[in-house]
Amino acid sequence: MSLDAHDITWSANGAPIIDGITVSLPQGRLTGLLGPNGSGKSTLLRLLAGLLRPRAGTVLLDGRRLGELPRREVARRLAVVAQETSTDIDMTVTDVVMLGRIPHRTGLARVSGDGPRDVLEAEKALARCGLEGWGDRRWSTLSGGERQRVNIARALAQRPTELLLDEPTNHLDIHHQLDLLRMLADAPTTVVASLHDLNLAAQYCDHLLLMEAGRLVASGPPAEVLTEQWLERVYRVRATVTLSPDGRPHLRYTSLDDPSPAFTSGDGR
Ligand SMILES: Nc1ncnc2c1ncn2[C@@H]1O[C@H](COP(=O)(O)OP(=O)(O)OP(=O)(O)O)[C@@H](O)[C@H]1O
Repeated sequence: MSLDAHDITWSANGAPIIDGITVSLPQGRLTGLLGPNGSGKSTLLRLLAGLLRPRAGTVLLDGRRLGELPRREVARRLAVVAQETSTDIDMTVTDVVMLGRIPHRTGLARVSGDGPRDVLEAEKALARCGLEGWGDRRWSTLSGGERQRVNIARALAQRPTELLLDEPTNHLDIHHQLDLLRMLADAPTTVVASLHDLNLAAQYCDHLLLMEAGRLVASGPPAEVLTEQWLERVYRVRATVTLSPDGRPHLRYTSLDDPSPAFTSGDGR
C-alpha cells in the first residue's frame, strides 16, 4: 500500500501552484502537511487524491498511475475529507456516513442499499469520532465541529487504505482536536493531514512535509522539520524550540515584526 508523487506540477492561469513535488507517504503513519496560507497544501492533497490531474509528473498508488486505475478502486482506497462542506443538505448523520460505504457495494447491493457490514462500519466509524447515538440527527442542524467529525466518520466508514484530510482540526475544540489526532496517529491507515498548529503536528505526527510557495522544502521527523531556521524562513516567525523527553519539538514563537522583549536584547528594556 503506497501513495507517491513524482515531480508533479499544477498551475492555474499560467501561474505555478505546485512546482515539482516528489513525495512518498510513509505507510500506516500520520504525516502532517504544513505550510503558510496559500503555499499549496490543499492543491497537493487534491492531486494526491486524484481530484486534480497533474499537468506534469505522476501520482502512483501501489506503483500504478492513479489516472489509469479503475475509478471504483480509487474510490474504495482513497478517502478525502475536504475543508468546505455544504450546509443545506437534508440528510441524517447516518445517511452522510453511509456515503462512505457506496464504493464497496457490488452487484445487487448497489440498488438494495445498506447491508449489515455497511451498518457495522458506519456504527464503528461514528463511535471512533465520539458520535454514538447521533445517527438520526439532521446534518443541517449540526455545528461546524460536529459536521467536521461526521465527515471524518464518513471517511473512516469507507475503510480506506489512504486517508487525506484538509485541515481536519478546523472547527474542533481542543479536546476534540487531541482525540482526533490521537485516533489518526493510532490508525493502521496511511494518513496525511494539513495542519496549522505546529505544536500539535509535532506532538502527533510521525512525519512532516513543509511547503513554501508550491514547493516541498523540508520533510522528515518533526525534530528535523520544525527547526528555528525553517520556521523563520517559511513562516517568518522567530521560534524557540525545546525538545520534550520523547524527542518531539515544542515551539514558542513570535512574529519577526514583533519587537518582543523575549527575543530582543540591548534595547534597554
Ligand atoms: N483553481 C485555482 N485558480 C487560481 N488559483 C488557485 C486555484 N487553486 C488554488 N489557487 C491558488 O494556489 C495557491 C495555493 O492554494 P491552496 O489552497 O492549495 O493553499 P493552502 O496551502 O491550502 O492554503 P490555506 O492554508 O490558506 O488553506 C493559492 O495562492 C491559491 O489562491
